[in-house]
Amino acid sequence: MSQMPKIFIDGEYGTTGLGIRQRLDTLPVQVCSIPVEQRHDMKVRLDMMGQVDLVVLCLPDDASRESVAAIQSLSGHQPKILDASTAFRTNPAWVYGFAELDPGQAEKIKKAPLVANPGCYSSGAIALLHPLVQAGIMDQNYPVTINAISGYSGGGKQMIASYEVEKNAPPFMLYGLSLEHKHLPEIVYYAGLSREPIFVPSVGNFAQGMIVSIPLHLDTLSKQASVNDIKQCLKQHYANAEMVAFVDEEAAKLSGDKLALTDQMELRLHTNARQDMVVLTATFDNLGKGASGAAIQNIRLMLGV
Ligand SMILES: NC(=O)C1=CN([C@@H]2O[C@H](COP(=O)(O)OP(=O)(O)OC[C@H]3O[C@@H](n4cnc5c(N)ncnc54)[C@H](OP(=O)(O)O)[C@@H]3O)[C@@H](O)[C@H]2O)C=CC1
Ligand SMILES: CC(=O)N[C@@H](CCC(=O)OP(=O)(O)O)C(=O)O
Repeated sequence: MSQMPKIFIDGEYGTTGLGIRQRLDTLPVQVCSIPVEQRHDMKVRLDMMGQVDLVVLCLPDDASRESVAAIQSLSGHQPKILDASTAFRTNPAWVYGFAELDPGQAEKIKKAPLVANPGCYSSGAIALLHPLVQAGIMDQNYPVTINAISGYSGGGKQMIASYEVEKNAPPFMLYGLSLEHKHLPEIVYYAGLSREPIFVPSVGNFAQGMIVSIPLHLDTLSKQASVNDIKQCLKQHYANAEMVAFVDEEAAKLSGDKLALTDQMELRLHTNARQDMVVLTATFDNLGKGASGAAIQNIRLMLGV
């Protein structure tokens, strides 16, 4: 009989679920599946959830909450849960699944029964902001602005269909213009900010990839930090990270799909000749380090594989 840990992906047939399913092929785990036509049947799903070591939820927020409540009502064995939705990311009972946040974060993920996988934009924003706030280079109440572009797979099956099947989506679109995007609470919380950033996401006519960028005037930062101080801070924070790297070369151009189909995230600093302003960028795949790639990193930690 197999001793491999068992996983069930609730939402296996969606965009994030499929990405996780494909990546699991290379890991020593047993994936337990249900037929696609039963994907909405809670009785069938719950029966499977009671038999596995880890349930990965790749569902809309409300469906995730429903699955978590159902799992927690199981009287016997309780599987660990990794949730890909926004539902639990700032809930104190859940550990935030961004292993590079701090030196102890991976260990917390290893031990946690409940882990929330970060949002795609949030991963890039937190990767850039958290080390600067922690080092005191950026005040907690700094008026941060975040601009970002995502490939259309970030909008799941529905948005993919509007670009690839219906072909009625715009080539480029700003959205979230009510300035209340669902990722803001986790960005504020895990970046360590006390003031909500202005966040303007956008989507373009390419399937996968993402750039999150943050402009800063250096004379508005605390401690009169220099370009080199910011570089050193980010370089040191990610010196031993497996999936996040500070790349110490300035790029005059950066393509949205640069790291598509990878699970890596690259952080860069771009400055002018006077070195009095910078734009920080995080480049990655919204479905890689922004979703399924990060989920695999968390699954490996949670199951010790
Ligand atoms: N796409 C991305 O880049 C990222 C997505 N996420 C998050 O991951 C989660 C999944 O997103 P994504 O994969 O993009 O979405 P998709 O729409 O591509 O897939 C969602 C899947 O969940 C199923 N589903 C929906 N409602 C229920 C329900 N009530 N019960 C059971 N199954 C249900 C859908 O079934 P059906 O086929 O019937 O619609 C579909 O298979 C979301 O919370 C999303 O915000 C996180 C990071 C990045
Ligand atoms: C292009 C696009 O629509 N992107 C999605 C974010 C995808 C994502 O990260 O969703 P989670 O918060 O569930 O992780 C959006 O802005 O709502």
